[in-house]
Amino acid sequence: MSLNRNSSFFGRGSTRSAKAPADTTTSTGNTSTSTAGTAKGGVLKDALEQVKKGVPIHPEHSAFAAVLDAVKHSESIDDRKLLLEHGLNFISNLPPGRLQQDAQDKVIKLLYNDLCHPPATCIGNKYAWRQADGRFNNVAIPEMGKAGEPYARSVQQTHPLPANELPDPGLIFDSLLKRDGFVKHPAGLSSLMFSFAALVIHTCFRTSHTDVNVNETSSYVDLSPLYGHNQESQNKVRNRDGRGCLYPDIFAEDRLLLLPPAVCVILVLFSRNHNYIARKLLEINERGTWQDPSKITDEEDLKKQDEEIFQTARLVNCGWFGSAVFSDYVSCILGLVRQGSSWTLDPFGDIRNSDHSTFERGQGNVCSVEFNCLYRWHATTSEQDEKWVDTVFEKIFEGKSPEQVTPADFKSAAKKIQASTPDIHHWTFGGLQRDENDMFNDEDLAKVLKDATDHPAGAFRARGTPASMRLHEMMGIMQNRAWGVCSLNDFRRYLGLKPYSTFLEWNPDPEIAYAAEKLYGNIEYLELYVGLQAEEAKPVVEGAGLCPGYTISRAILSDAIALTRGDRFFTHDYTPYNLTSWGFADCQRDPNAWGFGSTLGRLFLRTLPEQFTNNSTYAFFPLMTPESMKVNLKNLKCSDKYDLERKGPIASFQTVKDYRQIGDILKSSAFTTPQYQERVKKVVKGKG
Ligand code: HEM
Repeated sequence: MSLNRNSSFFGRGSTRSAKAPADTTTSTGNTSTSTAGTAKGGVLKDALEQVKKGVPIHPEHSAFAAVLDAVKHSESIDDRKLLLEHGLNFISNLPPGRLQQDAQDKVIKLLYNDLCHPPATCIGNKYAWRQADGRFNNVAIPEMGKAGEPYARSVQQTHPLPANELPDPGLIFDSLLKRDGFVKHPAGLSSLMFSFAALVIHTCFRTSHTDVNVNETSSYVDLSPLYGHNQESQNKVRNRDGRGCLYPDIFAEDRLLLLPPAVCVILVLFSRNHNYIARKLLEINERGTWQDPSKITDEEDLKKQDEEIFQTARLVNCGWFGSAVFSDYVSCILGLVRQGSSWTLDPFGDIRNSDHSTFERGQGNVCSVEFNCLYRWHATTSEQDEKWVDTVFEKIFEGKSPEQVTPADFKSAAKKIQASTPDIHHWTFGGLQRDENDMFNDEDLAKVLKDATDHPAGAFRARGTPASMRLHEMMGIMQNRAWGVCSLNDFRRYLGLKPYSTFLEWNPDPEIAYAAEKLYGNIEYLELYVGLQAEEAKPVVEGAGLCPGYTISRAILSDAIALTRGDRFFTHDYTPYNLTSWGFADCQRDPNAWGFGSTLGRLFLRTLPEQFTNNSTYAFFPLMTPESMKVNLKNLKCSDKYDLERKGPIASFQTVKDYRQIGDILKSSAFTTPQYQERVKKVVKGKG
C-alpha cells in the first residue's frame, strides 16, 4: 500500500517545489517503486542524488534533517521536521515484500509502545483518590497491595533449610544478636532518623497476629499510620464537618503508642500538616466549587465537599511524606548530607526503553516478606530509647525477664493494651498531655524531637540489639521460618551478589563467625533474618550513610524503588489536577531549600512555628546529631550559615517565611494561570 505516491521521501517541502519529487520517483501503480536510491541507499544516497540533479533540498523538511534531529534529540523529536511522514512515505514506496513488512512492523511497534498497556490510569474520583485500604492502586488488578492480603515473596528458595534442626530462636538471639554494649552510629545518624524509619515501616507492614501471611496494611507509602489501614479506622480520625480535616493532633495507628515518643510526634506533625493543607485548599478554592461549610444546609453536599477536600489533602500530605523520604531520609541513607549535596534518587519519572516502550511505573506493589526482614533495624535503638523500651517492657510484663516472656505473652499483652487504651481522641504518648482542644503543646512536641536529634542512634551490628527486644527478634525469626523465605546466600544470588563461602567471609569478627558456624554448621543454612541482622556492616565511605549489613544495604534500595515507583499516586496520578495546582506545588521537594533540600525542616517550621530558629540544624538536619553536623558543616565551610544551638521557643516569623516560599514556588510554576496566581498572591499577601 502506498500512503502518498505524489510526495517523496524528501517530504512536503520537496513536493511543493517546482522540481518536485515526482521528478525523482517512478510510480508504477501498486507495485510502484521509488528510485533505486530511495529504496536501497536510504536517506543519504537520496540526498546526494537530489543534489546531483539540482533539486533543492529544503533544509527544514528534508528527511535528512528529520533523521539528524531524531538522532540528536531522541527524547524530544521536532515533529515539524516530519520524520514520521518521511518514514511512512519511505515504507510505502518500498516494493512489497519482506523489507516493507519489516519496516512496517517496526513503525507499528513504535506507535504501540508510545502508550502504556494496559492503560496507566483511569479518570474519576475512584481512581484519583487513595482508597482507605490501598485498593485500586493498580486499576486493572485492584486487590494488588491492598490491606488484608498476603505478603509477596520475591526469592525462590533453592537450598533446603533443615527445618527441624534450625537453631532455637532464643539461643540465636543470645549468641548473635543481643547487645553487648552501646556503639554509636558511625556516620552520625540521630535517633530521630530511626523514628522516621519506624514510621516508614509502619506504613508498609502490619503483620496479622492471627495469620502471619497477611499484611493488614496496604503496600504503599500512603501514611496509613495517620489515616488508618482501612475504612473503619479512617472513620475514627475524620471529623467530616465539610472542611476535610482530621480531629486535632490525631493519628490512627495504635501500635505506635508502644514505641519511643518521637515516632508519634512526627506523625502528629503530619496530622497537623493535613489540616493546614485542607484549610488552604478550601481558602484558595481553586475550582470555585467549595463553600463555607457553615453555609451548606444539605447534609449530602456537606459530605461531598468534606470528602473532596479530605482526599485531596491526603494526596498532598502523602506527597510531603514522599518528599521527606527522598530528601532528608535518602540523603542520610546515601551519606549525601556529608557532601552537602541536594541530589537525590528520583524514581518517579517517565523512562523510555530503547524501543520507545515505557519502563514500567505506577503498576502497583506488594510488600514482600524479604523486605519485612530487611527492615528490622532494632540494633539502631539509641541508649535513651533502650531505657524507654526497658521501662515499657517491665510495665507490660510485670517483672518477667526478657528470657521469660513468650510470643503468647506478647499477644495477650497486645490485646490487653488495646482494650485498655483510651479512645483515639485522648491517646497520649511519652507522658505528654493534650489541652482542652485535644492538642499537644508545641514546646512539648519540639522537645521530644530535639531530644531524639541529640541522641545518637546505635550502629548496625551483630550483638547490637537491646536485650529487652529478645522477644521481638524471636518472633521475627519464627515468622521468617513460617514464611518459607530463602537462605541468606540464596538471597544474595538472587540479587546478583557473590554468595558467601565461609562464615568468616560473612562476618570477619571471629567470635560472631564461630558462634554462627556452631549454630548453623554450613553457611548455606544461614537463615535470611539472622544472616541480615548479624552480617558485617558497611563502613562509612562516600555514597554510604546508613551503613547497615552489606546485603541490607544493597537490597533495601530495590524494595524502596519498587514501593515508590510502583505507586500510581506518585507517578501517573501525581498531577496538579488531582492535587490542585497549589497542593502540587506545596508538596514538591525543593532542592534549594535549607538543609540541602530538606523537607522535614519545612514541615517542622510550619507545624511548630515558634520552636526552631529559621536556620536551625535541629530543623534542617534533624536526622543527624548536631555533634556530627558540626563536623560536616565545618568540612563544607558553611558552619556560619546554620544555627547549631538547641533553643527553646522563639519569636514567630517562620510560618510567614514558609508561606512566602510556597508563593515563590507557585509563581515559578508553569501550570498555573495568571488569574490563579493573582488569587494566590492575594492570599499570600494577606498572610504576610
Ligand atoms: C525502640 C524502638 C522499637 C521498638 C520498641 C520496636 C518494637 C517492635 C515490636 C514489638 C514488633 C512486633 C510487632 C508486632 O508483631 O505487632 C516490631 C516489629 C517490627 N519492627 Fe520494630 N521496634 C522499634 C523500632 C524499629 C525500627 C527503628 C525499625 C526499622 C526501621 C523497626 C522495624 C520493625 C519491623 C519491620 C517489624 C515487623 C513489623 C510487622 O511485620 O508488622 N522497628 N518492632
